[in-house]
Amino acid sequence: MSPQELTKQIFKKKSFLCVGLDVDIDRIPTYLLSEDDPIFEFNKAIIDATHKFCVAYKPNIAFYEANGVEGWQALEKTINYLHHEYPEIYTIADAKRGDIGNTSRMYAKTFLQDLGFDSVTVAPYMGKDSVEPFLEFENRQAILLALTSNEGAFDFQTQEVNGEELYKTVLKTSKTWKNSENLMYVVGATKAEFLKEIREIIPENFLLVPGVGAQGGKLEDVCKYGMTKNVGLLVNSSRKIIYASESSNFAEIAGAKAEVLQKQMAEELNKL
Ligand SMILES: O=C(O)c1cc(=O)[nH]c(=O)n1[C@@H]1O[C@H](COP(=O)(O)O)[C@@H](O)[C@H]1O
Repeated sequence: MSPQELTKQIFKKKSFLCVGLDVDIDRIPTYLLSEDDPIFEFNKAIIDATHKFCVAYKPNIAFYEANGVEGWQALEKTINYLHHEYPEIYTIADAKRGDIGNTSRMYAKTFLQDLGFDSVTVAPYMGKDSVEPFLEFENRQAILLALTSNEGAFDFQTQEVNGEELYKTVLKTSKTWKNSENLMYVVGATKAEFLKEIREIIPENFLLVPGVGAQGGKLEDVCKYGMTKNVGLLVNSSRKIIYASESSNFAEIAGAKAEVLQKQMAEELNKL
């Protein structure tokens, strides 16, 4: 999907919510465990209940890989279900990949071509040749980790190298790479105060902003500093939505949680 189409969906649905499908088999309602594919059944119920309130889903690949072959099958069924039932939804494979070019090409093929995700999260640490293979696909994006939501972000990302914080160097240098128009960036909601300076470097690109809800980031702050006239934001929430309830109506309650965020987002969009 192109960023323009994503923006259209955001205005149509009055939402820039991304629901994170970080599905931990130990946290899903126990009655689902008797199903052939409990992870897929959980995802299907969550997607059916939340799709009206969000524009994107982000399965975190770690949670699928942790279940071996069955996990990969659940992932494949989930992305196929989204493509078939809700083709207007933007999809993110949260895989945080990146390796020498030859290897990155295989990661890019897996997520952007074979599984057909719209985008994949990528670590910038190995530089240009590790990221460019993800940028070669039309209407597909690489979402580069710029300033992450966790405490460890201060270990390297905000450290000064040659008089500039490393995450700023990542932003500026990545703009010089081939097909850089296919880049989006991760900025944690817990670092909202950095967004003003980030927007001075990348005024237009979409930002994936995780960390509202369970990690304590505030939607209002993210919007205040990070929103552009074309919105330019996808705000992710995972645990606060998908594990809102362990009862048999877990999906309905997840839908209600997503709706609360969507309503707040609609208010923010009204300010534009
Ligand atoms: O790339 C990400 O999505 C990501 C980057 C980051 O800086 N912080 C972060 O929490 N994430 C992911 O966003 C999701 C956050 O989940 P919740 O804290 O449960 O909403 C998880 O899948 C994380 O792996």
